[in-house]
Amino acid sequence: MASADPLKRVQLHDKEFVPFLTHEDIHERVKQLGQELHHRLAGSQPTYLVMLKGAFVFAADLIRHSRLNGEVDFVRTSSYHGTETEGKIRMHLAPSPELVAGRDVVLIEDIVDSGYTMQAFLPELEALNPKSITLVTLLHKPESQVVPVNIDLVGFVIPPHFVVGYGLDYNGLGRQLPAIYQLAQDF
Ligand SMILES: O=P(O)(O)OC[C@H]1O[C@H](OP(=O)(O)OP(=O)(O)O)[C@H](O)[C@@H]1O
Ligand SMILES: Nc1nc2[nH]cnc2c(=O)[nH]1
Repeated sequence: MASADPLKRVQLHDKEFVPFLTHEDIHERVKQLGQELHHRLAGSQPTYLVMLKGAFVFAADLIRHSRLNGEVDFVRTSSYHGTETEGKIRMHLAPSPELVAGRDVVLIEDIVDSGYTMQAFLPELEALNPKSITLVTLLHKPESQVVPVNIDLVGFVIPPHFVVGYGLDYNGLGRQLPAIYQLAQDF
């Protein structure tokens, strides 16, 4: 895996980020994930369920590389903050039940970090009776994970540092960056 040019740091709000995964690294891996999805779901017309906002860039590339004739739907959640409410999510945009019931669902996430989002969302998705769920995440931070999550496909296993770019933000900024960057103060 090539590392990004260490000279090209980016500033977002008050924080500086250093290159971590190049656009080429990401492109190559997303292509592989798309091919793997094609192989696993050959003959199916899946529903691609995209977790907003962070997964929208990854999903656009993954869906095209998977070359499956499926439909697309979007979900938006946010987590409650505070120790007593951790693990609960607020549903801002729920999946369309008719696009889940009896369908092969490809759930597309940008990152599994603590695991709380998926731990809370997966039972809600299962309650809509999909035929199957394939959870694909571009990034996974196993060292930060607090609760177990069954992930089917992972793009990159990464260390426990905050990352931005390729859809992921820091306080709203950085989603447009083609590469992925890590918080500089962690180094
Ligand atoms: O495993 P966890 O610790 O729960 O973290 C993962 C979640 O965090 C991010 O969403 P975020 O709440 O930042 O919203 P966004 O996608 O709209 O930026 C990401 O898109 C995941 O959904
Ligand atoms: N942008 C961003 N969002 C996250 N949500 C959970 N972990 C992360 C992370 O490392 N970066």
